Amino acid sequence: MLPELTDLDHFRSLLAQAPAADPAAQAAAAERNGQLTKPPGALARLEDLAIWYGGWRGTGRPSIEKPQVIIFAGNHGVTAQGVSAFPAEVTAQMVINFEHGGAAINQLAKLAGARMDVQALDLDRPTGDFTKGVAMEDADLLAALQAGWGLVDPNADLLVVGEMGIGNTTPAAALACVLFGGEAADWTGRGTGVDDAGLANKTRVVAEGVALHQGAIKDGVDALGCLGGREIAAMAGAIAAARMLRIPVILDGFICCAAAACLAQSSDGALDHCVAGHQSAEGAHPVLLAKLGKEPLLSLGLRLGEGSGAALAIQILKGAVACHSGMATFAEAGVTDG
Ligand SMILES: Cc1cc2ncn([C@H]3O[C@H](COP(=O)(O)O)[C@@H](O)[C@H]3O)c2cc1C
Ligand SMILES: O=C(O)c1cccnc1
Repeated sequence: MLPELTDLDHFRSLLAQAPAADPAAQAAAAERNGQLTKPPGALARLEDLAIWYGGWRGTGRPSIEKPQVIIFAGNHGVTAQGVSAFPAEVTAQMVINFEHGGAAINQLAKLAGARMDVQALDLDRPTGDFTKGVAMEDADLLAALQAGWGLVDPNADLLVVGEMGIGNTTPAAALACVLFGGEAADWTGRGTGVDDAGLANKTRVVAEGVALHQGAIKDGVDALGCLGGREIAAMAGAIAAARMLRIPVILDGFICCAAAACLAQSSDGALDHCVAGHQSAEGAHPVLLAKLGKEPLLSLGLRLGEGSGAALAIQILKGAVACHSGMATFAEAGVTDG
């Protein structure tokens, strides 16, 4: 069991001591990979994925039995500035849809054999509008981090975190901008589909938020409080918890990657237990993935969020691990090695 987070510095210090993958297990997985009945390298990235996965799970012959998908929902004060093509009440309506099994993520999680949890975070209390003040005070941020931190099943062997929060591509863009620099326009995209005037307005909002807060932001945790959102912080908390538990994570789209980026700032290798599930259609997602040093597994032009692209990618990882652990070696099969 993981300890409860007592304060933000406690979270920071846990991140700084996060465990690494098991090098012996990784070496054993690499050795096994070299003996399987295929030309060397023929399964390409699937081979790398299986070796990476085995290293984190501490075994040279892993399996994926218990994937977990967690969807966090939050509302954003910044929606008052007209940054989304949809009204804020859709967040709560979609939570009910998730609970009834009617959303895209329900279908994809089920197909991947994943348990799915939905956690709505104070939907009737939107975060502060970050163009006017902080999105979350420390206590609020801590509660959101803890919500994610505490929801990861210690027995899960793979984690996908997804989000629902009308307006949340705006805080995601602001986080990326403050963490990686550049102009607001470089990071601001169309989200649910704002028109050109909407995009210009959204870019202004991101620029104002970054200008107001950047002087107060020393690290990713500060950034989450000033510019983030509850579901974004909860995703960061869950990704961090997975690291402590050596549970590999598949990252989803732009918003999920912005949450992860807040952890990446805390220490080198903080996202070594994560792979990028897909590249979304949000304009800045490829740049964000490049900043995180992650190559997406899929690129289908999705622009949904909800963990949908990552949930789909569970099946790629399952394929990698199934081949790695299920295939015969040359010796076992009596196949002549080259
Ligand atoms: C019906 C519906 C379902 C969704 N599921 C995810 N999102 C996605 O769209 C939102 C982000 O886009 P923006 O920043 O433009 O509001 C988030 O809720 C995200 O999860 C949805 C959006 C809608 C409308
Ligand atoms: O990249 C994403 O995950 C995304 C893009 C648009 C809207 N919602 C999510």
